[in-house]
Amino acid sequence: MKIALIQMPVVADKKANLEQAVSRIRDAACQHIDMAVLPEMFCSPYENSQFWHFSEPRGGQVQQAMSALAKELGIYIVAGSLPEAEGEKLYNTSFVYDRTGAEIACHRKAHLFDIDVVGGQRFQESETLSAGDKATVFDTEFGKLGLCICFDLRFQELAMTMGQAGAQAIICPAAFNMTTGPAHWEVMFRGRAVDNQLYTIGVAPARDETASYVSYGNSIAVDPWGTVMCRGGGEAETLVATLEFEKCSQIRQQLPILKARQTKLYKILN
Ligand SMILES: NC(=O)CC(=O)C(=O)O
Repeated sequence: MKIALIQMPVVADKKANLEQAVSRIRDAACQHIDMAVLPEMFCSPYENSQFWHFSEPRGGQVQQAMSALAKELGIYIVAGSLPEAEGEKLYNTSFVYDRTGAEIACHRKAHLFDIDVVGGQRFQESETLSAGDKATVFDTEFGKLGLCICFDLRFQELAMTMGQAGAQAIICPAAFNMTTGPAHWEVMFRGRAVDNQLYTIGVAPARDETASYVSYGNSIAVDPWGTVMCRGGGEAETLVATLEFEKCSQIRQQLPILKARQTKLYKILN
């Protein structure tokens, strides 16, 4: 499965962001990709004060455009994430379209990004966003894939749940920052890949030093052995990785840690 990681700039103009995403996906499609993945909040600045303004309801304009593009190009599109409005509530939601343009999955970020690092990044998604309440996997002709959004991937239990449901790759639109990125980005994607013996794919917005929230960028693909297959820098770029899902079963057979788990042991009995 050939997958394009679209690390694109995100500005305070929804139409411009959508055009940017469409044009970059079109360019990537010339490389005969099967799937394109966009970053977290690819059509909205990553700012609590902007999420309502840039939001849309289920079936909104951005979703329609992504569905139409998937159908036109005959590829899967993981439409990063966008602020999804439902009544009084706002979610950070990722929609997935298949080669016919049908929506085949939708994941609402389940772990809200509420952090306050002394001398570093503070962000409180819960000031505007509500949390999703389910883990998400979906089928492709290549196999099952898991889907989560940024902070979600910090939770090994969620990654393990997707792996146990049959996911051979976890797709993760994300946007780490200049505090958490250098410290945790690569180690997190490699850790989840090694622990669950699957591919992990992280796609982030390009870095904009003038933004109130500065994305780390560094979009990344890691194989089930924990090897970094490709990794971007801060600038806008498209990376392409080829996933060979038989590698998951080969590694699971040769190093059978998933089978060897001793679940009854994993609690302290006092
Ligand atoms: N956007 C995020 O959820 C960022 C995140 O998870 C982080 O640790 O940084």
